[in-house]
Amino acid sequence: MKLTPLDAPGYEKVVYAEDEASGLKSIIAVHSTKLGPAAGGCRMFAYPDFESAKIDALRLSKGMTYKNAAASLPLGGGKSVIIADPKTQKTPELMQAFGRFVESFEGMYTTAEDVGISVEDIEEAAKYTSHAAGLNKGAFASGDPSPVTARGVYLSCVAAAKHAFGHGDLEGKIIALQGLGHVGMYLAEHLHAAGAQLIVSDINASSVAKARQAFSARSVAPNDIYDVEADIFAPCAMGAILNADTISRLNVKLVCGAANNQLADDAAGDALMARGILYAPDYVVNGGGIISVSTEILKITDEKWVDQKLEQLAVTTDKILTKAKAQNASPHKVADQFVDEILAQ
Ligand SMILES: NC(=O)C1=CN([C@@H]2O[C@H](COP(=O)(O)OP(=O)(O)OC[C@H]3O[C@@H](n4cnc5c(N)ncnc54)[C@H](O)[C@@H]3O)[C@@H](O)[C@H]2O)C=CC1
Ligand SMILES: O=C(O)CCC(=O)C(=O)O
Repeated sequence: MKLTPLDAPGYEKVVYAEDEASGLKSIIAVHSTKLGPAAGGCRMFAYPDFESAKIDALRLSKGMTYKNAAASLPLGGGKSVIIADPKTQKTPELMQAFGRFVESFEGMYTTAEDVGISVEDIEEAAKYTSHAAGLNKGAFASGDPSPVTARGVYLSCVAAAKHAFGHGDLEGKIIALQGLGHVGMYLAEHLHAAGAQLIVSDINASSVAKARQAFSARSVAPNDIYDVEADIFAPCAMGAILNADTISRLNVKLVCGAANNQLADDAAGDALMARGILYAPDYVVNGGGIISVSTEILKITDEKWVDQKLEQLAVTTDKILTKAKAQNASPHKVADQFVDEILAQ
């Protein structure tokens, strides 16, 4: 395997790996180990080129520093990407090679699931590294983090709804949900159980059919989800979907979802505020996944720990939105400030 260090100012270690035998092309980005060894999932995606994969790895890695700090976890921020189509290019050999790549970081980075990567894939990688979490087997195995992520997003959505609507009751609220994958489908279940009406979109027709049947959801074409009239928009697919174009089309009062890096840039957070749309910062509300895998990394035995941490996410969401209102500031900036203060200590 050929390992090439990449130049990335502000990051502790970024390496590109290429393994001819398995076809692995992967980047591991460790943004910060200030609060502890870095942890964050692995994304497999058919990136159009190397540069877009590198940008994604860097953005996701920094996001994990902020997410882990916001959730008060003794973990730093890291993330990895594999440049490949998960539907056609994933093999056990490729995941094993990825495991060897993770092991080369000697514990500085622990991997887990993200888009395009399942528990089974991580178990394949774990044959070659002891720094993989979100496994189904083992003394502290935490399994698929997605249901926990969804629960945290749901609790935070209730907290954020109090700010947007004056109460946290989601009964009758219309929620536009983008992405019915591992997290989105579980979130749909929570929202439906709370009495919300769902409008869903996904590029995968069978997921849409499932949500229509299970949750009496209405569905729209992927690009139309930004135009529907709803109370809440819940992005649960890919990042950078909140930009000048999509924000101008949104017809909601609150954005709260699981997707990482929802804001295309800083200006997007301000644009949401200017339109009177409350933004529940992504890395605060979607901390449930890392909380779940942390039980494995940190060897947590207290059964109440995850529930308490998830409740704390909702409290943090509430605190940030309260402060943002008091300061007339964008919630994403208040959240960044909150984490920057933790990192500075
Ligand atoms: N799995 C987890 O525990 C966590 C996931 N996240 C983030 O949440 C998001 C979703 O993650 P997962 O559910 O694990 O991924 P996933 O890959 O299982 O689901 C993503 C879904 O989005 C759909 N999708 C892709 N492009 C779309 C588009 N343009 N319009 C509508 N749907 C589209 C896909 O078909 C798929 O159903 C990602 O941004 C991920 O980074 C964040 C924290 C933890
Ligand atoms: O959910 C996971 O598998 C670990 C955390 C992570 O990668 C994330 O929150 O994006």
